Amino acid sequence: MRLVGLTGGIASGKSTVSNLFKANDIPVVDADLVARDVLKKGTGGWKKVVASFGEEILLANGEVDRPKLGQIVFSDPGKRQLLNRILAPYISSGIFFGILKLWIKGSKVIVLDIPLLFEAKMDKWTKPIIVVWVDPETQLRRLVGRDRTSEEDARNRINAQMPLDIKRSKADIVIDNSGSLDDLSEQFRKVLFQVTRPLTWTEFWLSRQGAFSALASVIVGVLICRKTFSNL
Ligand SMILES: CC(C)(COP(=O)(O)OP(=O)(O)OC[C@H]1O[C@@H](n2cnc3c(N)ncnc32)[C@H](O)[C@@H]1O)[C@@H](O)C(=O)NCCC(=O)NCCS
Ligand SMILES: Nc1ncnc2c1ncn2[C@@H]1O[C@H](COP(=O)(O)OP(=O)(O)OP(=O)(O)O)[C@@H](O)[C@H]1O
Repeated sequence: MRLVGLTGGIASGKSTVSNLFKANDIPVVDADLVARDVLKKGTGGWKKVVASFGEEILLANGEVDRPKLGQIVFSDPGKRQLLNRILAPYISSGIFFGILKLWIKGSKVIVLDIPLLFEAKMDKWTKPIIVVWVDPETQLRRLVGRDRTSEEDARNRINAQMPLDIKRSKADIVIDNSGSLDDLSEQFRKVLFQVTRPLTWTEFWLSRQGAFSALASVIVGVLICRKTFSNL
């Protein structure tokens, strides 16, 4: 099994690239979706977050008011660290179960779309690591355009993450998404080719097919030994 890391900065285009992978039948585990699930009303994550941040972060229906919590944590590094500390174990387990489900289905290549891949030190589990890079002006413009937020709020969100240039220096593959969607598709074709190359032996043994082959070999080996020794 090959676990491909997909990361980048906020609004650099990770979801856009994720969608291209899905359109090419490569499954994606989306950490932002996992993070949403673990903050749903009544879950363990929700209870801990409400206990730490107070009921004023809730909507009338009891769900977390995400824009409000976002404003609090993206303008206060201490509160952001607190939220990260509370949710990190739930998010990691959610990602793990996402991978497990796909492993059981027999997926050989799985993309992990994790915005905080480096910050959360999950990069050691993924190879290759793709960083979707974008120039700072385009990133700010796209973030403000997509989230209809103020420039100040957008800058706070950008500054809450490891600088994109540092992420780029840690990448195995860089996608420069500063251009058009056509430019992105063109780069993506080459990335898809790299990512879907035949599995290495280690990746094969980690896949469901590899694990079953190993198990079958052990069973056959044991049967042969038993037969050989019973004939002595
Ligand atoms: C603060 C929350 C409620 C704001 O929700 P909102 O719907 O406005 O944003 P959304 O979840 O769609 O995130 C948008 C982007 O913000 C960035 N981001 C999210 N959380 C963080 C964080 N803790 N630190 C830095 N950047 C973050 C990511 O690039 C993400 O793609 C939410 O982002 C959250 O629960 N964050 C903590 C969980 C987390 O770490 N998520 C990232 C998954 S690795
Ligand atoms: N090459 C492009 N040209 C024009 N717009 C783009 C391009 N790539 C992405 N966008 C737009 O930029 C915005 C941000 O892209 P996207 O949502 O994919 O980023 P993201 O990295 O997943 O963000 P987040 O970190 O918030 O999850 C979206 O509105 C998207 O449609």
